[in-house]
Amino acid sequence: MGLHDRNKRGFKRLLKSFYYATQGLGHVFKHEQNMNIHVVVAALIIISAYLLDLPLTHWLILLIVIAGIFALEIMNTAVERTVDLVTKDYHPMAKLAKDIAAAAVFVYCVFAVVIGLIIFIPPLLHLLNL
Ligand SMILES: Nc1ncnc2c1ncn2[C@@H]1O[C@H](COP(=O)(O)OP(=O)(O)OP(=O)(O)O)[C@@H](O)[C@H]1O
Repeated sequence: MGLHDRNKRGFKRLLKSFYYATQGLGHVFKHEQNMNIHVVVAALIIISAYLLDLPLTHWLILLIVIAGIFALEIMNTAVERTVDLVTKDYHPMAKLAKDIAAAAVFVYCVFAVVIGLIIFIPPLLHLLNL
């Protein structure tokens, strides 16, 4: 959005925002390998949830967790690009900023795995008659 557009309101501005957001999303998919891994894992989770006929509440929890991971990975990429914009040199603060942003994704992923195990283990045991 051009600087002169900042004060404009309405549908056109909303559409432009969506357009720029899709550009950002495209960049993340193109340049971040982790994002592609998240997408593959999310697809496997959704297929498994369908095959195991999980209840609606579990579907909703899984979708929220998946959306959270995608959003965090996107924000992590935004932090990386911002740091790279500020400095190309090695700087302890640049390292901290990138490492902390990556830590946010890592912590969320750990909890996502725990949530996944809690949701998937009971129906899998049932399926195996255990
Ligand atoms: N300018 C910098 N100063 C100090 N350390 C940095 C700097 N840039 C990156 N690092 C360190 O290198 C790590 C990897 O940085 P990089 O920018 O390559 O991100 P990445 O996690 O590999 O993401 P991607 O390769 O997907 O962009 C960072 O987590 C950080 O520890």
